[in-house]
This record gives sequence, C-alpha cells and structure tokens, in this order.
Amino acid sequence: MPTNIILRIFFSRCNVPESVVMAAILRKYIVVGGGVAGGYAAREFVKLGLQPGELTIFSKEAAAPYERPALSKAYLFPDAPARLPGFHVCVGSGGEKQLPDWYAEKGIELKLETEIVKADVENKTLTTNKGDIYEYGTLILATGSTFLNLADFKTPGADAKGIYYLRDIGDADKIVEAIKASKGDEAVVVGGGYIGLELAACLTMNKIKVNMVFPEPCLMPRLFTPELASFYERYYEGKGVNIIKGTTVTAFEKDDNGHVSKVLLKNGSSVNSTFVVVGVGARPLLAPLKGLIEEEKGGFKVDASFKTSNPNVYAVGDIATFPMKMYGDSRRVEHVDHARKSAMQAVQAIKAAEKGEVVDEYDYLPFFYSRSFNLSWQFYGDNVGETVLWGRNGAAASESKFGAYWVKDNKVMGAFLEGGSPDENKLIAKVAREQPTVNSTDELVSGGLGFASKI
Ligand SMILES: Cc1cc2nc3c(=O)[nH]c(=O)nc-3n(C[C@H](O)[C@H](O)[C@H](O)COP(=O)(O)OP(=O)(O)OC[C@H]3O[C@@H](n4cnc5c(N)ncnc54)[C@H](O)[C@@H]3O)c2cc1C
Ligand SMILES: NC(=O)c1ccc[n+]([C@@H]2O[C@H](COP(=O)([O-])OP(=O)(O)OC[C@H]3O[C@@H](n4cnc5c(N)ncnc54)[C@H](O)[C@@H]3O)[C@@H](O)[C@H]2O)c1
Ligand SMILES: O=C1O[C@H]([C@@H](O)CO)C(O)=C1O
Repeated sequence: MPTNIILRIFFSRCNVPESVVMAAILRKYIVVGGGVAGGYAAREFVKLGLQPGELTIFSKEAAAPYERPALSKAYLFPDAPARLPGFHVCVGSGGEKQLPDWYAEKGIELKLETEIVKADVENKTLTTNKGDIYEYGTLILATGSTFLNLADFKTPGADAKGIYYLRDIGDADKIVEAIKASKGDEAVVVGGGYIGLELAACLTMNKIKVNMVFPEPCLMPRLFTPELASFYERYYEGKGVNIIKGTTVTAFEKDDNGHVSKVLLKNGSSVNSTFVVVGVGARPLLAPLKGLIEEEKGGFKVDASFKTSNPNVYAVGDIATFPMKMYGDSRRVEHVDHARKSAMQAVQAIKAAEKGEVVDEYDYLPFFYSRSFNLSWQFYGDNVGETVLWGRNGAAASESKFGAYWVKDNKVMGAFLEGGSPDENKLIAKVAREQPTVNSTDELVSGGLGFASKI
C-alpha cells in the first residue's frame, strides 16, 4: 500500500483533517485535462514565458495532448492511417508537434493516466485518483466532453459487445480492431451528426456495408438545411450507405456470447448487424468542480477571458459557456477551433493579469468543418434566418463547388462552402465576420463564391 494511503488511514483514525496530513504539491498553474485545449494552453504558457516547475497538466488519457479530430478521420483509414506521434498538438493548426519530451524540456509536468477526482476551491487543492494533493495558484479546467451512451437512455441490450462509441484514442483503437475483425457483416451507425457522418464514411472506406440510423428527417440537422443534406445523403448513398431516417434504435438483440446480433428500430424494421457505432451527442465533463462554480447552459459560465465565477479558476474548450461577442449572447461550442483559441485566450488573460493588464475580449467567429470521402466542407458564422443555396446542381453533377449563405434582416450571417481551397474558405469566413448587407438574395445565388470575393 502506498505510504500516503497508510498515513491517511492512520491520521483519519486520530481525527486529523486530511489537509493537515498531506502536504500539497504547490504549482503556480494547473491544467486539468490534457486534450486539445490542454495542449494549446501549454504552448501558450511557453510562448509567454514559463519557468520550469510552474505548470502541471493532468490527463486521464495515456497519450500526450493530440488533435482529437483525426480519430474520426485519418485514424480509421484503411491505407496509411494516422497514428501517434503523427498528430500530437499543435499540428492540426500548422504548429509544432508536442511529444512528451517537449513538455519535459519545457519543465512542464505532464501527469498522464491521472484523473482529478476531488477539488477544494477554498483551499485551492485538487486530489488525484492516486491520492496526491496539488495546490494551485491558478487553475484552468479543460476536461472536454464525453459521449452520450445509449445505456443512459435505457435502450435494452445497449450493454452488448460490439457496440462502440468514440471520444478518445482508446475508443478509436477498439473500432480499428472491430474493423479488422469484421467479416463482411453489416454495420449500423447510430446518429446523423458529426460522428455519424464521419464514421459512416470511414467504415465504408474499409469495405463495410453501413446502415445509418437517425431520428431527424435529414442528415446533420444541427447545421444542414434539407437541400444541403440531400446532396450529402445522395453522395453517401452513391457510396453504398443505406440511410434510414426518422427513426431510432429501440433495442439491441444479443447472441449467446452477449454480442450484438440485431438492431431493432422504432419504425418496426431491423438490421442484422454485429458492429454498431453510436454517435448521439456529447455531454460536457464538469466533475469534479460541479457545484463549486457557476454554470450556464450546461457549461461553466465564463467571462470574455474564460474566467469562471471563481477568480482563480478558468474554464476553456467544450465545457465553457462564454460570451459570444458577435451575437450578443452566450454559447458553449464543442469544436476544435474554439478549444484551441479559448485555451490561448485564457493563458493570455492569466499572464496579462499578473502584469496588471487586460486582454481584448474574446471575439469568436464560429467555425465548424468536416471531411469525409472526397468531401470537405467549412461553415463560418451563425446559421440563422433564410438559407440561400448556390451552385448546388453543378455540385451534384460534377462535385464542383457549391455553398450556402444564411441571411437574417438583410445581413449575411453565415456561410458554407463544400470543396473550397484554403483561400476560398478564408473568403467565406470574411463574409460571416463582416455580415454584409444584401438587398436581394439573387445576388448571392448568382454570385456564389464571387459574392464572397468582393467583400
Ligand atoms: C472523434 C472526434 C472527432 C472530432 N472532430 C472534430 C472536427 O473535425 N472538427 C472540430 O471542429 N471538432 C471536432 N471534434 C470536437 C473537438 O475535438 C472538441 O471540441 C475538442 O477536442 C474539445 O477540446 P477540449 O480540450 O475541451 O476537450 P478534449 O479534447 O476532449 O480534452 C479533454 C481531456 O480532459 C481529460 N479529462 C477529463 N476529465 C478529467 C479529469 N477529471 N482529470 C484528468 N483529465 C480529465 C479527458 O480524458 C481528455 O483527455 C471532434 C471530437 C471527437 C470526439
Ligand atoms: N467535424 C466535427 O466538428 C466533429 C466530428 C466528430 C465529433 N465532433 C464532436 O463530437 C461530439 C459528438 O458528436 P456526435 O456526432 O455524437 O454529436 P452531434 O450532436 O453532432 O450529433 C448527434 C446526433 O445524434 C442523433 N441522435 C440523437 N438522439 C438519438 C437517438 N436516441 N437515437 C439515434 N440517434 C440520435 C441525431 O441524429 C443527432 O444529430 C460533439 O461534440 C461533436 O461536435 C465534431
Ligand atoms: O484539425 C485537425 O487536426 C487533425 C489533423 O490535421 C492533425 O494532423 C485533423 O484531422 C483535423 O481536422
């Protein structure tokens, strides 16, 4: 038994408080969560000046921070799949690859496979699952999200073997093994959001017949309009994906070994399948600070520098509900671009505060994207108001570019582009940022990308 635990048992019997027993390890900065935001926060600390021993990062995962988006894309490719160390942060945004040695060289303590299980914001301490107690000067929470599990919805048979979820590299490795083991059986992908879209493509690329099941009338309902969705649905069907819309899974049947054998649907039909991937949404991970910090819209409420209701605690990435300056409201965003930028903003704010300075408010332009098969789309801004599609027929015929603008009160609020080059994507980002006024939507339809190039 480790000495600290023996000591704790001894002192607890003498009624001595734990905080007196355990000398806390003091750190100027602590980051809880070694995902995307954790990795980008580390880089920003180094950039702005960090002394060895000032920063500890805790991660439940065994791998140093990596670019999570790769897991539902190149990690699952049949040929030349991406593997670590190839996609450690910050390569996803064109930065240096931070291997574990990078953290050691910079004097950063990277505690992998270490979960923070308890927090005390009054004494500014954190307790790890190994029983160590750390005391922070400033804490950055970057714990991200976890997947919603069908077992949480009490779907019968949801505990069957052969049902997979995807959040981290361990999950991705299980899917890779299942792909290798699959012998011509059909797969079911549950959910028509990001995971559904990207996993249906990856499994198909691995020559697995995919049935996609989702409750909405069209794919990617969070963003796509029915017309946009119909292009992607037709494209996927052309690749052999069977799309089953407007229904959900009611139960999974198992074989004698407890392995999934059949997926039963609410519409009365069923699919014989031994391989199921579920992507039905995510839930932000607020533990172990839940209850200790003010919440809003399901996340920790932060100001424009990502400071929470506790002045020593910042929250970034998926778990932060932040003021969206452009739209005058507050939002939580579960996308990588925001994870990177919010982490950088928080570190800049922390360092500025030490000098009695303040940073500019976070002024975020929402940016979402996905890649699957030979498709690649980007969206910037706010998907509110009327949607104006351009170039759509050309796209269906030749895979040439097409896009959409969202217009509200005569202002272009959002812009979408399929198949854009980096420069073209910058053009649509500019439109969403500048929100130009349009008198008639005709100029958007006829102008297409040309409209964006004039802004
Ligand atoms: C498969 C997949 C693909 C994606 N693809 C895209 C994409 O293409 N484009 C896009 O914009 N977004 C994408 N996203 C979303 C994007 O990856 C997330 O928004 C982003 O990773 C959030 O960063 P984060 O640092 O807040 O959380 P995460 O990157 O999830 O990191 C959180 C880390 O904290 C750890 N942790 C949690 N609790 C504790 C604790 N108590 N103690 C210690 N460690 C803890 C977790 O294990 C994890 O390592 C994808 C997400 C997934 C799951
Ligand atoms: N390219 C990207 O940005 C990207 C890629 C992968 C994952 N992610 C992130 O990972 C997280 C998880 O992604 P996701 O795709 O699971 O979430 P999502 O919110 O994108 O999609 C959830 C989908 O689940 C479906 N659904 C909901 N309840 C259901 C039910 N009971 N039965 C069947 N289907 C149901 C719906 O079709 C819904 O669109 C999100 O935070 C997402 O932003 C992002
Ligand atoms: O942002 C991203 O980072 C990874 C990859 O580019 C890292 O090499 C990926 O697939 C993204 O979409």
